[in-house]
Order: sequence, then structure tokens, then C-alpha cells
Amino acid sequence: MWRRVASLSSFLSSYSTSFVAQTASRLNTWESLTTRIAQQANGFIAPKEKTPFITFVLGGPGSGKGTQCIKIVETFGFTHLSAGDLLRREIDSNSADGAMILNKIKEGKIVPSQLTVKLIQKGMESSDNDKFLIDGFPRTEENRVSFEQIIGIEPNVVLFFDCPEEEMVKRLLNRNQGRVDDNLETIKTRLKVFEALSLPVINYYSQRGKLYTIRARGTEDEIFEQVRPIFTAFEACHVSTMILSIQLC
Ligand SMILES: Nc1ncnc2c1ncn2[C@@H]1O[C@H](COP(=O)(O)OP(=O)(O)OP(=O)(O)O)[C@@H](O)[C@H]1O
Ligand SMILES: Nc1ccn([C@H]2C[C@H](O)[C@@H](COP(=O)(O)O)O2)c(=O)n1
Ligand SMILES: [Mg+2]
Repeated sequence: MWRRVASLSSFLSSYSTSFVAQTASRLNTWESLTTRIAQQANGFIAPKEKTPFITFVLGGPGSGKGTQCIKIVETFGFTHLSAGDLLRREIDSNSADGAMILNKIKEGKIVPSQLTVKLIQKGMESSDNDKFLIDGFPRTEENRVSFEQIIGIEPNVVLFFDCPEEEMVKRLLNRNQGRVDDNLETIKTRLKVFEALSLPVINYYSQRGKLYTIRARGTEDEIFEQVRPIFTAFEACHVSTMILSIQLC
């Protein structure tokens, strides 16, 4: 790619005298000509837009998704978009949907997909990064299909934090972050929703060979040592693809 850019710039500079000047006067200004050439060259050479690298982070309530996302961000430079955090921010901002979202979260139920996907979309669009961890999403088949329809991109990686139920309940009851859904009654519903609606999504990605299952017991660091090699391998693969494409250009 960079070689084509280099040869184009020498092509442009060799044309920087009489021919271009005459053409420019025909087009009124030199600026409009150079701007147009730059725009056309850009469209010709550069890919239209880089497709982001998307990781969905799944697991039952309290399985440690958010905790591990922080470590992945620190180590691999992803942008973390937690669906639950985006929804809680929507409640705090007193938006029109705030009351409905609060009720769903209090009951441990799932917010309509379109709304959640739009919040994720906003988060992605307002970031300069091209690597995203989408945490706690998709929670249902409807979530998954809605993301495909609205965003139009498939995830590259799906992480599943597989944690025994009694461990998840213990962690949630000790979380102490003032969450309205960290009480035994709501936790029971969240676990049922996870089993009935989220496990089918996990199976879907397993069948497509995208699922990486992490045994989510042990210390946070021990669990991260299962996560690390997955992203290290993807990074190495990305670097070798870049080297190969430079050699092919
Ligand atoms: N390996 C671990 N061992 C013990 N406690 C942990 C571990 N990982 C996370 N925790 C604690 O468990 C609680 C839940 O973790 P976390 O918030 O990361 O879970 P989550 O999967 O994001 O849950 P939710 O779906 O409810 O958002 C937190 O208080 C966290 O500090
Ligand atoms: N895709 C999602 C993600 C979250 N919610 C709602 C319902 C969850 O119980 C709640 C908290 O999410 P968490 O922070 O535990 O990931 O937010 C949803 O409706 N859809
Ligand atoms: Mg979380």
C-alpha cells in the first residue's frame, strides 16, 4: 500500500507545472483541482473505512466480565463498552427511556434491543479506537440479530466467562456498588434470564467457531492468564497480516 502512495505522490509532483496549471485555470482554481485529485486518490488508495475489531464479552451475572474487561483494556488497548453501564448512564441522564430502563433492570429483565444497540453504536462512533470490548451484549438472540441489522458487523471474538452459579451469587451479594439489581430476588431472575436467553447466544457463537470459554474461578489474575493468550494470538496474527500486505504491495 505505502508503495502505491509513494508512486502517486511522485506522479503528482511531476505534473506540478504546465499541464496542471492549464487544467487548473480551466477548473477556475488550482485548489479545486488538487483537492479533487487528493479526494479521488484517497478513494482509490485507502480502504473506505477500517472495519473495527469487535469482542463480545459474555457470562452470567457476576461472572467477572467487567473486572476482566478492565485488564484487557490496560493490556491490549481496547475501548470498553458495557451495555449495562450505558443503560445505567441513560437512567442517570433522565432520558425519555430512563424510567422504563430502570424498571427492566430492577426486575432483572432485558431492555428492548434497538435501544441498547443504539447506545452501543453511539459509543463506537464517538471513539477513535478500532478495537471494542462489548460487555454484557448480546444477552438474547434478539440482541444479536439487532446488532447485525443496525451495526452490520459480526464479532471477531466472543469470550464466555463460565462461572458456577453459587460463586456468581456470592460475588454479586458482596459487590457493594449500590446496584438496584444486586439483591437475591433480582439475582434469581437474572440467572434464569441468562440460562433461558443468553446460553442460546453462546451456543450460536460456539457453533461458528468464535467462542473462547474461560473457566472463571480463581483469582482475577489467574483468570486473566487464560484471557491474555487469546488477544496475544490475535495481535500476532494482525502484525503478520500487515507485513504480508506490505510485501504484496
Ligand atoms: N476472580 C474473582 N474472584 C473474586 N471476586 C471477583 C472475581 N472477579 C470479579 N470479582 C468480584 O465479583 C463482583 C462481580 O464482578 P464483575 O462486576 O466484574 O462481574 P460482571 O460479570 O460484570 O457482573 P454483571 O453482569 O452483574 O455486570 C465484583 O465485586 C468483583 O470485584
Ligand atoms: N444487553 C443488555 C445488557 C444489560 N441489560 C440490562 C439488564 C441487566 O440485568 C442490566 C445490567 O447489566 P450488567 O451490568 O449486569 O451487564 O442491564 C440489558 O437489558 N441488555
Ligand atoms: Mg458488569
